[in-house]
Amino acid sequence: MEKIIVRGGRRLNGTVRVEGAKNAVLPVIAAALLASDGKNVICDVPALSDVYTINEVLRHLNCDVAFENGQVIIDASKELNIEAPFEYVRKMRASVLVMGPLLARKGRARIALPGGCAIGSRPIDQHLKGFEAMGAKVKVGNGFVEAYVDGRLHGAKIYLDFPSVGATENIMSAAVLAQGTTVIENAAKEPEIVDLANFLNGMGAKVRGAGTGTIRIEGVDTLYGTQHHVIPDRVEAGTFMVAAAITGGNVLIENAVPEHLSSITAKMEEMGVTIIEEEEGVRVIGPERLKAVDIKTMPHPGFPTDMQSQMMALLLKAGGTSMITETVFENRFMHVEEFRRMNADIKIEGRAVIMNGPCDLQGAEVAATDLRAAAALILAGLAASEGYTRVTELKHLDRGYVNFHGKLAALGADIERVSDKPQQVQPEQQVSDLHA
Ligand SMILES: CC(=O)N[C@H]1[C@@H](OP(=O)(O)OP(=O)(O)OC[C@H]2O[C@@H](n3ccc(=O)[nH]c3=O)[C@H](O)[C@@H]2O)O[C@H](CO)[C@@H](O)[C@@H]1O
Ligand SMILES: C=C(OP(=O)(O)O)C(=O)O
Repeated sequence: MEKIIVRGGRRLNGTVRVEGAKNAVLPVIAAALLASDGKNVICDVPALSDVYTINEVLRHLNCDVAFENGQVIIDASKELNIEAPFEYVRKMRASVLVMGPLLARKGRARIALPGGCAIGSRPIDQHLKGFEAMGAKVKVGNGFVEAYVDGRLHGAKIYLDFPSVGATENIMSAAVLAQGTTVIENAAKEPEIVDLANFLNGMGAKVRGAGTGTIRIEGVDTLYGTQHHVIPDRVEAGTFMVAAAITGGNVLIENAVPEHLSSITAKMEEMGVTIIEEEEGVRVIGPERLKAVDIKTMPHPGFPTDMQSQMMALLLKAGGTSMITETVFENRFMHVEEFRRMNADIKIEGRAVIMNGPCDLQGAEVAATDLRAAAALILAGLAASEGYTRVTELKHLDRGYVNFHGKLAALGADIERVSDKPQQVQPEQQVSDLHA
């Protein structure tokens, strides 16, 4: 078994560079299925296990995919298969994002039902509602969801009940090859939606309004391969912002985009953290004493749920009572029990968590329950006053962070990753081998 062992007490100092965003690259790679002519070259791709998984899904669908030096090159010009089996969807729910592109290009898609995960039930009804509005028939049975259309999808007006990121991406990626114009209302506004729209437009699509609540897509007949640079990962950036703040350190987070981080910056400033925009990125300087604040997770531009557990680690060190309310996912508090093992004064009340700080965090054996929980437990370990924190279930961490322990060690953290079974492999292989 692999674990990360961390001992607290060191202030972090120096510079760390964030990678391309996981949540941007996954829909972009899925949408590369739309190019029937030419190759797509996706740049600034992080070596994450989720990227290896989506690449495998595309290979299974009969694309040629190469991943080298941070570039994924995809040739989707051959006849495509239409089925994404459970072995991929089980590993990564974002596999469902191939459904829109397949339906648009092949008129048919069959995807294993994603089911729930550690953070909630996560249905895909809004994705399917969008496909149906565009003329698709949808059938669910035997653990699969199948959608098919006679001829071509047609444009439609689609109102999302909730601004779902995945539904907005899947519907956008279906609508680009539909006949006529599609309008998505109450669309998600996350920066990753804008990145996907830019990629689709690079392939020859006509998408307008991404980043606002109304997205208009005029269908075209064919899409072509293009080159695309993935946006920097705002959640990885936010995670290192917390690492700097929780240790009272001074860290420059290179490549971070300040406009993508406004809600995180605002809350951290309220807590007494100094945040300075510099040319290369964002500098974070932790104070001697952190102040308690309340946080509510919301769709963008609200506070991101993907930073909820990391901010919880930070609030455990703040003086006073803080509350975090989770409104995006129904059950994203599995890490609370693990924090309690580290001597946190913390309790769950319905959809909120209440903390009384500053807590004297102590090292303990803890298990990651999802990828952000993994990062949060390591962050708490950096701030523990005594003992070693040993974090297991690192398969979650590897979905979303490249060399997290190495980057923290370079900033001065006392941290190492150990394995019962030493492996003689390159870093990129190491991630994929974990999921072989
Ligand atoms: C790969 C990726 O980009 N993942 C991100 C994406 O996930 P994902 O795209 O799955 O998140 P959504 O925005 O779709 O989900 C938000 C909420 O809407 C619900 N819902 C969603 C779709 C649907 O058809 N019906 C429905 O009820 C979900 O159960 C959840 O409670 O956005 C989330 C919200 O910012 C982030 O936490 C994830 O990191
Ligand atoms: C929940 C997350 O990702 P996913 O939707 O891929 O599970 C995340 O990135 O925090």
